[in-house]
Amino acid sequence: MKIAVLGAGSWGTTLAVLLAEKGYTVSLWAHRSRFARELSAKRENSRYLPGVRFPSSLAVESEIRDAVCSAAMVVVAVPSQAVRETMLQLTGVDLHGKVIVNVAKGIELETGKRLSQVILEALPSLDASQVAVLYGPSHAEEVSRHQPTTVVAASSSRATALHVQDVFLTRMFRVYANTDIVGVEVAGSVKNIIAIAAGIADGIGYGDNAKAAIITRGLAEISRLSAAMGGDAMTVSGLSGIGDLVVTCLSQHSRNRYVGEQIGKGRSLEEVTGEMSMIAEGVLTTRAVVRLSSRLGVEMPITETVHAMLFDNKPVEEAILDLMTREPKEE
Ligand SMILES: NC(=O)C1=CN([C@@H]2O[C@H](COP(=O)(O)OP(=O)(O)OC[C@H]3O[C@@H](n4cnc5c(N)ncnc54)[C@H](OP(=O)(O)O)[C@@H]3O)[C@@H](O)[C@H]2O)C=CC1
Ligand SMILES: O=C(CO)COP(=O)(O)O
Repeated sequence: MKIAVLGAGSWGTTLAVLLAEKGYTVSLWAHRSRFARELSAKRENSRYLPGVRFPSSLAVESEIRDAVCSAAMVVVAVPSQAVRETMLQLTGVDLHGKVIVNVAKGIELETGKRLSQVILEALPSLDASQVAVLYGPSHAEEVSRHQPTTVVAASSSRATALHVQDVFLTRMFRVYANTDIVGVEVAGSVKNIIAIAAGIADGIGYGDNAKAAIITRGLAEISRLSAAMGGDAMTVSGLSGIGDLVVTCLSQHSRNRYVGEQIGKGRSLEEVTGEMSMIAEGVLTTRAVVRLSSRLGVEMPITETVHAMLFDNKPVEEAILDLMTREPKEE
């Protein structure tokens, strides 16, 4: 079976290598042809995943349609705000029988939509049963070094979720299946906002109590939004919920936590993101989710506080004091 992986950043490259090592024929598409040539020549992605060699069954493509045409599965690993434009490049390609697996985590800024909705909208010939996501606590730096990792394959079709589980499963990459694609996508996207909050607490120098509070009350926000969008209440206690929330709030690898940490140290968002080569999805997802939650009438105080610090230049200590001194609540 041939699999196309769209997006040659750290996660796309990691999954392409994992699938190639498992014996599939893999086409890894990089959107810049010069970079594609560099990857092909070096047989390594020294910019995004240094030290990981490409197996011989992995080929690098600069033409997206060549990568996808004979593939039975298409893994979408571009930044979330680029998912629609990437899918539109496949207009006219015969997608019959192909399964699309999105691994990008985010909410589309312009529409407030989940990425599986964006994919189905951009490619109307697809049926929902052809679309899945693969989410969960999985930093590329660890997966690519064969460290134990657990993730969840979710699709509204149980057969598709099980198929994706089977394709990705390895001895060190354990994949669970789930049919609640809504809950999985909401949790896996919003956790990046909460990780920015956790990073801010690190940057200021707050301790473990603050971190536990952010994770726990962050999970409450994720649960409320997920319920309002039709997600199953159980999903937040799974890998895409508490699992990914914990890893992203605690990990030294997390780009979202890092952005927060720098903001907590008093740097500006522009300065921090301007010097990063990798994507921190939580920044634009904060904007998208503040709009979405206000439209749906869902209370998300941590998310709103992150938004005020990132985009309204609200001083960090003042924002946290306002968050802590809100009206007392029942748990
Ligand atoms: N890294 C990880 O551990 C994990 C990441 N994810 C998710 O996977 C997604 C991708 O992240 P990741 O690989 O880490 O990101 P990186 O920042 O490592 O790389 C992003 C990649 O996307 C490419 N890119 C940027 N814009 C476009 C575009 N318009 N069309 C096509 N490609 C584009 C970049 O190419 P260039 O720089 O040449 O422009 C680069 O290759 C994100 O949503 C992330 O949240 C999920 C789980 C784990
Ligand atoms: O989603 C991730 C781990 O599961 C990656 O998180 P960061 O983008 O914050 O590094």
